[in-house]
Amino acid sequence: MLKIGVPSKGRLMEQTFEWFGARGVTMRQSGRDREYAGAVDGIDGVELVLLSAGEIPRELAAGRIHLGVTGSDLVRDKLADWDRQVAELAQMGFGHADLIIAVPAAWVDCDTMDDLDAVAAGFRAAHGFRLRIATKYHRLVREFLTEQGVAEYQLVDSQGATEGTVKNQTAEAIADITSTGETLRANDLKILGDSVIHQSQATLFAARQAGWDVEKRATLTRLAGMLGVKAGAI
Ligand SMILES: Nc1ncnc2c1ncn2[C@@H]1O[C@H](COP(=O)(O)OP(=O)(O)OP(=O)(O)O)[C@@H](O)[C@H]1O
Ligand SMILES: O=P(O)(O)OC[C@H]1O[C@H](OP(=O)(O)OP(=O)(O)O)[C@H](O)[C@@H]1O
Repeated sequence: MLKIGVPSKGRLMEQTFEWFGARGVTMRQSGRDREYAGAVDGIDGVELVLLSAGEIPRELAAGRIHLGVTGSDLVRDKLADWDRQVAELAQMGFGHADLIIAVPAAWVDCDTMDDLDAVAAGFRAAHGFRLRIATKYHRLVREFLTEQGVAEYQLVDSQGATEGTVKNQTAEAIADITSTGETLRANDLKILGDSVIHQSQATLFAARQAGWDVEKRATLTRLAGMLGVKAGAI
């Protein structure tokens, strides 16, 4: 069976089901609402695996699923050299969110990455520790700050409610995803103008090292035909 991993809850799951359904591939939870087993109708040889969106990159890299739907941000952050491990088959047009850096709105002279660099450079001398940036996107944020030449900072791990860390005084700045901007505004934070690290959306990925035997390749070709995507990269 060709295994496809999709998010197990929320809007990402619903919109994924809709996207496949519109292309003749019907996905559904096979048991009760809370049961993480699924079924696929409309094509033979495909098995649905419902997983946490955050775990799908690792399952793809390990070859335990052949295809997977998750945010492009999560694949880039969780996998080193992500494009050697997975191939992007389709950008699905939902789940849009930008990974950005935000600082307190009260920092009136800090609006750009250069400004942040200047604040960070003086911060340690004034406070005795490096400026703290809270995030769960460690790889992407580190890479971006290195590219931008910002060195005087430390990352603080935050796996949720990241915007609250500034008010709670566990960080001075945050790097997180935003879509409407409401959470940032509610927490008196502003986006640095040139700090868009990644523009994410839900994406269909294929695992490069997942035991693609003749049978699974044939299933992939049929599925790709229904979905209107190119699977030649696999
Ligand atoms: N407010 C949002 N608007 C649009 N997309 C979002 C939003 N929040 C998160 N996403 C996207 O949804 C995906 C899943 O995010 P996240 O890992 O936070 O989900 P979750 O539901 O907490 O999943 P998990 O089961 O792993 O806890 C990410 O790719 C992210 O970019
Ligand atoms: O710009 P907005 O529309 O306000 O959306 C942004 C929020 O959505 C995400 O949180 P999520 O609800 O996934 O919870 P989390 O705190 O667990 O990440 C993200 O981490 C932001 O907090």
